[in-house]
Amino acid sequence: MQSNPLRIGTRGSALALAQAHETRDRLMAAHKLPEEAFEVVVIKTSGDKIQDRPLWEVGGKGLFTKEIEEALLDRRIDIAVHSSKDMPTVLPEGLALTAFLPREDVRDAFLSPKAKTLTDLPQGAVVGSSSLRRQAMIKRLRPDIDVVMYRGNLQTRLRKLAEGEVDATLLAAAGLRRLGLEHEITSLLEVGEFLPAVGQGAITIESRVNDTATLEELAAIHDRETQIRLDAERAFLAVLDGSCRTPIGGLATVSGGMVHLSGIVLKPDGSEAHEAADSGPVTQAAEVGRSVGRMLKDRMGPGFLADH
Ligand SMILES: NCc1[nH]cc(CCC(=O)O)c1CC(=O)O
Repeated sequence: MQSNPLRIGTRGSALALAQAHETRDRLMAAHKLPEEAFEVVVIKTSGDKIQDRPLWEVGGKGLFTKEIEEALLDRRIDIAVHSSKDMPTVLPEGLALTAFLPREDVRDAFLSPKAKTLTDLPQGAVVGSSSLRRQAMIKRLRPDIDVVMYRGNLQTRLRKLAEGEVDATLLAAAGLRRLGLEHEITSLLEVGEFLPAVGQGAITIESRVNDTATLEELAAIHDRETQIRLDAERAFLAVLDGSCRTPIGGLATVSGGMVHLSGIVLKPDGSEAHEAADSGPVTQAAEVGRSVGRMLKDRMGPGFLADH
């Protein structure tokens, strides 16, 4: 059997811990194991030390995974729990995303004490967000809005909003739900006009590809439909991924044995956007993703990514 206890690696943020605990609870239920069969190991990552600059400026997604992946490869932990959204498209040799939990709400949430929706915000309102995608999508819908840098943990962001430092902010509905902060949501942005980030709302588990005992244990909590959607979305992202400085949105859905993917790339100021979509059988999910990625690459033309 498995190394006992099963060591679950996670970052120390409130959201990361909630996700690690959800994973542990699902494993406990699926295998009828007591809490003592698991150990949650908190790992500090380079990304956790950076509070004042947007992620894309300091080196992107890998910053939150490097130390955790080292712990996996050194066998100090057996599995790592992550937000799929934060995972780079290329993982270290020997590691893979070996399970996905059933996906939560994929939508972005609008939070504001001043307006019910993005559209209702007054002319020239200030919205806090450090996500390039959200910034570009907001500017596309509302060029008059001033989007300002906004990092820090969730509690800090909610406090800044309450204190009036910004008029509104956007956060993933899934993260707020997992933290029991759903009541903070003013309204939800529908995916038709505001495509989420690739992987948004999906918890994934990374582990060693040759650790069969762990893979067997994970199979009991794995959600196949989420995997198909993420296969399509991540293959799409991999085609476009040249830089984490490009605002990209993408969402796959599954129905009747088919996977459908919609994708968008935007200029950071929202002045230009290209959209594409494709479908195919669920067995071809990654190919559907690549197809949409290639379509967008063609539509963007060579200058699109280079001139900002
Ligand atoms: N980049 C931070 C991050 N990574 C995952 C989530 C939310 C949870 C999820 O999307 O699964 C968040 C916060 C946010 O975007 O509001």
